[in-house]
Amino acid sequence: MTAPLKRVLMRRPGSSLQNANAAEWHYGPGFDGARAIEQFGVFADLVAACGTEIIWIEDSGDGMADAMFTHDPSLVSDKGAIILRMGKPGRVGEPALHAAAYRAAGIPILGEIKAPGQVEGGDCIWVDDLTLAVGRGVRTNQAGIEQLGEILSPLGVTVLGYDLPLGNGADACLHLMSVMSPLDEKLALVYAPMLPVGFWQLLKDRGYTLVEAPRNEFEASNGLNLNVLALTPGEVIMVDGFPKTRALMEQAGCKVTAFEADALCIPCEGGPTCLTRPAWRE
Ligand SMILES: NC(=[NH2+])NCCC[C@H](N)C(=O)O
Repeated sequence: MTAPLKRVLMRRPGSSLQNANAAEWHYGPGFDGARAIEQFGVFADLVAACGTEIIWIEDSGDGMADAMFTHDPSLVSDKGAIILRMGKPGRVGEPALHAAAYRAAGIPILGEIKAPGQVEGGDCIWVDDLTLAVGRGVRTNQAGIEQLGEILSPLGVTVLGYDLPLGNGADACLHLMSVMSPLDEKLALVYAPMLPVGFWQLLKDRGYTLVEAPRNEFEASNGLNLNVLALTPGEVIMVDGFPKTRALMEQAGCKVTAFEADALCIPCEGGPTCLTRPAWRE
């Protein structure tokens, strides 16, 4: 999850976000569609500046405001994409956008999560090439985790499920990736108090070093201080305004770039990792 990012699926927000009803989408008080779109532009430039090819999904005014969070509706394995099935009711139309984008880009589709299964990409973390940790919570259920295991076992991948806490309730977004971001090969930023214990033990067993994000910045950022995207091992993008979290990553050897996202990420509950669906890292 930290190897150089070569190809990524993204959706530039447009009228669907601009016209979103904040209460319906569970967006917080700082939500401002026009400013969010501007901030997204800065973020997309940072990704492109790294030499990453962006496969764009257009916002055609389909009303899918959350579709800019392309991390969630699909997952990509060495043998092709897996089309997921959303746990948030407003997002059920998004996996079809991804399936169409993969077909158009010539990326094979390996499998699909079907009802009653639910899996969101934000709940899936590759701990190594052959181990996928999946958070079981409001967005991802046991049936979905089992289907993912069946799709990935022919590739020699083991899928392990871990229970997530309820956090701020069923309407809020809490994924496994909300409490852990990979920064480098065996280095991760975590919010320790909310990590599933079994997952924490797995990371320790696999030799990970954990950088612990401070509680006050986690709370002040609605958890977005923790949502950090690695463009290449140890080179990461974060949301601006969380100096203690930044300093801890720098002390751990990371090169950190921050962008302003007070209108985009904090109210909409998704950060740099959520805004990208890596399709190829190498
Ligand atoms: N992978 C992520 N953390 N995605 C964040 C998605 C945020 C989006 N508003 C939702 O609630 O679904």
